[in-house]
Amino acid sequence: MSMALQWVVTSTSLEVSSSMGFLDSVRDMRLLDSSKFMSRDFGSIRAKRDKRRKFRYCSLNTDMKYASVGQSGLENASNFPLLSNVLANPTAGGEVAVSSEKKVYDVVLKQASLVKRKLSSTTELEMKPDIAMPGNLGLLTEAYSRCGEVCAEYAKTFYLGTLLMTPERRKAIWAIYVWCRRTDELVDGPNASHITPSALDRWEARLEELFQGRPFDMLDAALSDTVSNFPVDIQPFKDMIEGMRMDLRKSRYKNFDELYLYCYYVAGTVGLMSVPVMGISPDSQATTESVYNAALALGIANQLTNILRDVGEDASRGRVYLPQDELAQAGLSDEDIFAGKVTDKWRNFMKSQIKRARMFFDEAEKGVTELNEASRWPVWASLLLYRQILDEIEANDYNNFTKRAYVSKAKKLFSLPTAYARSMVPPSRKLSPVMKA
Ligand SMILES: CC(C)=CCC/C(C)=C/CC/C(C)=C/CC/C(C)=C/[C@@H]1[C@@H](COP(=O)(O)OP(=O)(O)O)[C@]1(C)CC/C=C(\C)CC/C=C(\C)CCC=C(C)C
Repeated sequence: MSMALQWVVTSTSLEVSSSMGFLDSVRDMRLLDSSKFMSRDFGSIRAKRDKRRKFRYCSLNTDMKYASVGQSGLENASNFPLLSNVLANPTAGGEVAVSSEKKVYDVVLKQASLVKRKLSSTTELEMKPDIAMPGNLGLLTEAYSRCGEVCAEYAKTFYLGTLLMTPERRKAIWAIYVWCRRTDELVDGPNASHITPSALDRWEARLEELFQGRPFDMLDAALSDTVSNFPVDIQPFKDMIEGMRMDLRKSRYKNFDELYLYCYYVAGTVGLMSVPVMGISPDSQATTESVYNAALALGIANQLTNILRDVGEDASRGRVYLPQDELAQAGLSDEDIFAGKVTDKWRNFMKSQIKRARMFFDEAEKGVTELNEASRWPVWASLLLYRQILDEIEANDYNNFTKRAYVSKAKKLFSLPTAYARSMVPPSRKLSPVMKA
């Protein structure tokens, strides 16, 4: 059983004697031997925090009538454009249901105000964590290089892109990647059937420990160091675990609002974790909110694409990650999905789902240019590659039941220079409605 899994399934304390790697599926287990890096190897970390995050809200409904893409509602919280969700989700008692987008937006606002408070506090001691003390440096270097190896193993193109980043940023992104991969592996990996909600609670407790400077193993130690060096907040990490809990208890999504929340939890969070490390260009005139909004949108776009690509595969596990109300409106039901027949009704339904995913990609594209120059290429590359999966679903005549849409090696290769060319475009100095002086 994998290290992370064994820990969350059986552990009641941090004392685990195992020296196994964390992912069974990784070919070279030595790569993931975390035993040398148990928490006892480190003193506590006094994390320095210098958060400056603000977010901008954007709503993307398939019903374009209510779409508010490109609005900058976050500058004024009272302008929050809830109309579509109020219409979509009136509660039985006539009260207004709080939409998922509003919930996500609230997380974002809370973080933004936290950042502001931190920035205005000049008395805070900025201590380098003990984890980076001379005795630990070798282990830390090894921890990061293992994270890099895992990343190279699982996400080659992305890994190559990170090589363009500064060494500090690159290592930090690797550490975040590995934590996300391990978290996902808990519910999606070969041992997923052993995972219970309380196992996820233990994984979350372990997350809290590492944010306090008490990493459990060497891979956690890399992330522990990262969060002490970059203004990365714990909330998106906790929210990703929440997404995994949701996956355990839920296999249907009533409407897009529910699906949006799921997508935020499992993928939008990745955008929020990554931007503080990737950095915003010093030349950018965009609001921090708008950049975070784009990052959120990229995560959602990726997850929606992933869902549309994997309809057949998910159905074979009894899962339908599609809004039930929209299926019904299209004259479809779960039975049609399990039957796996491509009909005109299905094609039309898929067209609207693909359109929505593309809107999220469009929203994301607005923000990539605002990132630090060295971070743009990997983001463009991953965006272009993932976006093309939607084209492939179309090319398969919407048969995502028995055909897996994939981007050919040739197309992937062709996208890389395109991504590079786009990453050379500097942030616009001209003010647009989504930017402020
Ligand atoms: C440059 C870049 C892509 C950075 C992100 C690095 C990072 C920390 C990635 C973690 C990915 C991960 C392991 C997430 C766990 C949950 C999960 C599996 C989500 C799905 C990803 C695809 O997974 P998978 O490898 O299983 O896919 P395949 O089946 O092999 O196709 C998701 C669909 C979503 C992942 C979400 C992102 C990559 C969001 C990226 C957003 C940013 C980096 C923000 C960019 C900033 C702006 C301003 C646009």
